[in-house]
Amino acid sequence: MAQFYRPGQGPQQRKRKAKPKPATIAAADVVGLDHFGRGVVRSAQGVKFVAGALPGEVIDYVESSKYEAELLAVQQSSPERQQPACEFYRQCGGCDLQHFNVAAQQQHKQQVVTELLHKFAGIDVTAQASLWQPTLSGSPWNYRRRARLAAHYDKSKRQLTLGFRARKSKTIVPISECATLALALNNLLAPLRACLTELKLVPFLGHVELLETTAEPLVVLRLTRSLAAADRARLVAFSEHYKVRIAWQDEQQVHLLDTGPLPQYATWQAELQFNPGDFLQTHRDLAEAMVAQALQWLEPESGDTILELFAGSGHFTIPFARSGAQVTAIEGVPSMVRQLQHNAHLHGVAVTAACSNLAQPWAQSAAAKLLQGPFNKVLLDPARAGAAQAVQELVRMQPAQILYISCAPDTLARDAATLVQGGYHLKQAQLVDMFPQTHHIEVMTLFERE
Ligand SMILES: C[S@@+](CC[C@H](N)C(=O)[O-])C[C@H]1O[C@@H](n2cnc3c(N)ncnc32)[C@H](O)[C@@H]1O
Repeated sequence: MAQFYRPGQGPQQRKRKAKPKPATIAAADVVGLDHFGRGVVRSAQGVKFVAGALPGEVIDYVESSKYEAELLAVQQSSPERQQPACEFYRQCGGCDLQHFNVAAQQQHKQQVVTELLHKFAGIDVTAQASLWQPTLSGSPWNYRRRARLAAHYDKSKRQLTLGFRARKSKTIVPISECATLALALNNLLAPLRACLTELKLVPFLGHVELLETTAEPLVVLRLTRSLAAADRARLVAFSEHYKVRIAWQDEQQVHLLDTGPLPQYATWQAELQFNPGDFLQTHRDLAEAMVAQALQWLEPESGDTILELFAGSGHFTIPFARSGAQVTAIEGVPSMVRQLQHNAHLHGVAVTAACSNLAQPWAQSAAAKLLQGPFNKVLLDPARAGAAQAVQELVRMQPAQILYISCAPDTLARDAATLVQGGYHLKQAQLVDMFPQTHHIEVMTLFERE
């Protein structure tokens, strides 16, 4: 008789072991906060990181992986705990520290940088009382001047979901209000979703970017098809009614629907043009304040030769060049280098700008000659990956001062170790509260040659 295979019935098939139930732990002490803003618990099973828990609290949790656990209940809460302001906070992956008051968030972030600099670079920040400057802070709410919303269209329900990704998931949490988004952008969320739902091209909408500029807000739609006439008319009517500008972006480029000039952002005592898609500092109050602080620390003047690395479209470059210093700016994205040069032209300042991948050895770079200097001051503002190669090159070059602006304290600490070994010491540090309500950290550090 013919035999048919049925899974699990073969003679050699081993019986699957039942998965052990995740352990639930009651009344555990939270002993710290890690640099992702998760509470740290030590138990017989080892260290566990628990999102939502705060130091000093007593909690119940259930293990979710080898190192992580889910918070079940707070039995004894921290005096620093506060009610999250946003109704989407529990699901949305945008913020992760709304339950911690802002002063405590800042204190924690400064502590994280202090510990990492000590552990990886041997810098004892606490030994010099005046080293930390008071935190540069702005509004803790409605501060974000850019946001990327994920979009998904359900054809059967004819429903557009517009929102942020959930924590550790691709699921989109529909958002009708965001407590950290600039008000002008927040007010657009509901009407924009209604307008986009009506578009013929809505199934081809990838994501939506909202940007606050010095004039009207800008909405950028990522589309996988070209914009049709009927949709264009709908969007034009929306832009006129809500006083916003609209652009759409395909694989190649961004197309503004109107024929006006490029949008602008504010830097210190200047407004600069940018292409939608270019990097913009997140906090609407702090972008300019950070440039003012950099000017105060490096005191650029005529006679200075300044090297700026990771320069973007000129946020620091133009104010520095306006001081009379000779500035050489390097950036890795060609369109941003062109925009920086154009911004320098619009402001009547001479800047030498070049495109180069700063992660490569500089001798191999197309900008090798420019990078030879000499430079007496350096400002660098890398992405989260840090600037391992660049700091090695700087140590060889020995400029008198290096201002390193970082959005990732772990790579800053790694690079600070190279600077210390290369004969530099940390002169000043300042936390910039660029991302309130989240664990993300921005910090300015000034190094000087011994
Ligand atoms: C944190 S942003 C700072 C931009 C600018 N300083 C500002 O304030 O607007 C980092 C910049 O580094 C550039 N970048 C990232 N990796 C790079 C690399 N390997 N080489 C050169 N530039 C890079 C990015 O394109 C981005 O413009």
